[in-house]
Amino acid sequence: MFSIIIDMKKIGLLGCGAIGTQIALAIDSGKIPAILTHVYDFDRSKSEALVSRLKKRPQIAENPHMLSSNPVDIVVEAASQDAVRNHALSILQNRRDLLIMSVGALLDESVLEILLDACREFKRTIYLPSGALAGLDAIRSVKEELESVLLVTTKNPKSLKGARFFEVSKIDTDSITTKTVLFEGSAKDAVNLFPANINVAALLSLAGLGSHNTKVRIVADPQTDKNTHQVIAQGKFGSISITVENVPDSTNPKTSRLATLSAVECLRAACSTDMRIGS
Ligand SMILES: NC(=O)C1=CN([C@@H]2O[C@H](COP(=O)(O)OP(=O)(O)OC[C@H]3O[C@@H](n4cnc5c(N)ncnc54)[C@H](OP(=O)(O)O)[C@@H]3O)[C@@H](O)[C@H]2O)C=CC1
Ligand SMILES: O=C([O-])CC(=O)C(=O)O
Repeated sequence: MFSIIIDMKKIGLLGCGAIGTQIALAIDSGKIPAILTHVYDFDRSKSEALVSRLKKRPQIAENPHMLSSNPVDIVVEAASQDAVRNHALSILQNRRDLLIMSVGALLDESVLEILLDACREFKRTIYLPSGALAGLDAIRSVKEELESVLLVTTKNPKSLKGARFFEVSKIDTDSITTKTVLFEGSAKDAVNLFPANINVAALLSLAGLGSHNTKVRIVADPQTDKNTHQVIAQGKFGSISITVENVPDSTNPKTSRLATLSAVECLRAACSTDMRIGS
């Protein structure tokens, strides 16, 4: 038993919101075989609220750098694209692995290149969970034969509220009364305009045709209570059509329950020595 605890990976958590909370609870319950040693959030009261729910209490780091300057094995980012831009490199330089949820930040080619170079130099791994999407394994497998990839995302306007898109377009989410196509374009532009809503487009781009050739349509539907993502891909291999109808997280409607469950499963696998399923 003692040696199992010694061997367990130590986790630092950046972001104590919807996803961070569920990851912390999954570690605390033993579902993820790891030890949560440090947490950090902009808002200390969110860190405190999370820590108070845990049986095994981690330390609240004074600043984000303290997460990776402590001897953790994996830092879990469940915060924002800015958090990735500002902290990912130093986490890797401190020789910690990194699980990233705010994948949209990686569509900036210079950010991606620097982080991949750091992975090679410091022999570290960046984990990108499948998030709110299904089928990334298949897209990765057929990458060389892909000819087109389209992501159609449909959410209730409430789940899109606050996106940069609404500052640019002047459309008000409250005025959307019928199903409306808000955006059609590249994954690159989608991630810029909807940074907290469409990280899945970044995942799909990185797995397949890249952010300029992956097409995205974002639909606001006031009648839906789901976050629906449909992937339609074609190529020499045949075609793929996958739809996930996600229940939104109870604390953050922008985020799907599947995104949280996928983060938990990805971290569980990273902390385990067992069978790996899927390509
Ligand atoms: N890959 C995928 O498929 C998915 C990715 N996501 C992304 O995952 C991330 C987490 O999602 P979720 O948990 O739902 O978000 P929440 O908003 O519920 O929680 C994020 C928390 O992190 C805090 N935070 C933001 N930036 C920083 C920072 N630089 N340093 C410290 N704390 C910070 C936020 O504070 P404050 O509220 O003050 O900003 C908030 O408390 C988001 O970027 C989201 O867009 C979400 C769903 C799917
Ligand atoms: O959770 C979702 O449905 C998708 C999401 O927010 C994202 O990709 O950023």
